Amino acid sequence: MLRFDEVTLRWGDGPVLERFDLAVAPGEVAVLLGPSGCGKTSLLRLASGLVRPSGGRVVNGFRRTAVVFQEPRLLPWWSARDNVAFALLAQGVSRDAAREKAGGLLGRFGFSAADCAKRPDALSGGMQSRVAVARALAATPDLVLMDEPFAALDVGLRRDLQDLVRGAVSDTGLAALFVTHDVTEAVRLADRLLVLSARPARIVHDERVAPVAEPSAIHRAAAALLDRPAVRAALLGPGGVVQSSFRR
Ligand SMILES: Nc1ncnc2c1ncn2[C@@H]1O[C@H](COP(=O)(O)OP(=O)(O)OP(=O)(O)O)[C@@H](O)[C@H]1O
Repeated sequence: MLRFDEVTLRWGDGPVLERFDLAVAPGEVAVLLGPSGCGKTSLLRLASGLVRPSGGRVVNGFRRTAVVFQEPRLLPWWSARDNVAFALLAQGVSRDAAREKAGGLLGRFGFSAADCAKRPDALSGGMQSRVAVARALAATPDLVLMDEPFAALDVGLRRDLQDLVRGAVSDTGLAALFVTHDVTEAVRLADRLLVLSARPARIVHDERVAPVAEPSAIHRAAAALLDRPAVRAALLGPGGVVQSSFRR
């Protein structure tokens, strides 16, 4: 369980969070939507321990937490395989075993042996994002924190990567806290949809849902979410940004 108990976070210019409560259970994919600047990234940074709260407490009871950022952040002088193997070496896995497991994981993500040997600058943006997700999953986390990891990708690639994440969740029972601006991405991935208000962030909508895969159902679920007055006000109010990657 990941818990925020009455968490307050202040920067120099005032509170981002004020007595904020949230719990994410094992196996749950909680997707955070909210207007730009409301504190979504700050929540992930608190969850990962990169930032300490000004008040209250963050309790992360998961065994192992991995983070995927918007930019893949790969080591440029290492191959795709070695970037993924790095996560395993850090756990004490031997070099040969780490490289073998990394190659197997990348293979499941559609990489050929030749692709595995390429350095990041020889990979497309979508392939780099796959490596970043594979690196996070290689460490066999039970919680993954994802900060708009697919925002820079086109619709088709984004959909492939969303499928990879959903597949990993059903294969491993992984929990995720996933930040996105894209309502269709949210309904495609979420077991639980959380919508935040503008800063200081409050939860204005918290709904358990079944992830939706079929395109017209995604469209309907996204429209139904945006039809709720509290969600509309939060996401379409001043400063709110809503994207939709839905295409038939
Ligand atoms: N290190 C920092 N120092 C000072 N202020 C910060 C810092 N990090 C974030 N902030 C401020 O905290 C607020 C929340 O930022 P955060 O990045 O968490 O928002 P967000 O919801 O992720 O935004 P976006 O959707 O645009 O990525 C913003 O007003 C931002 O300027």
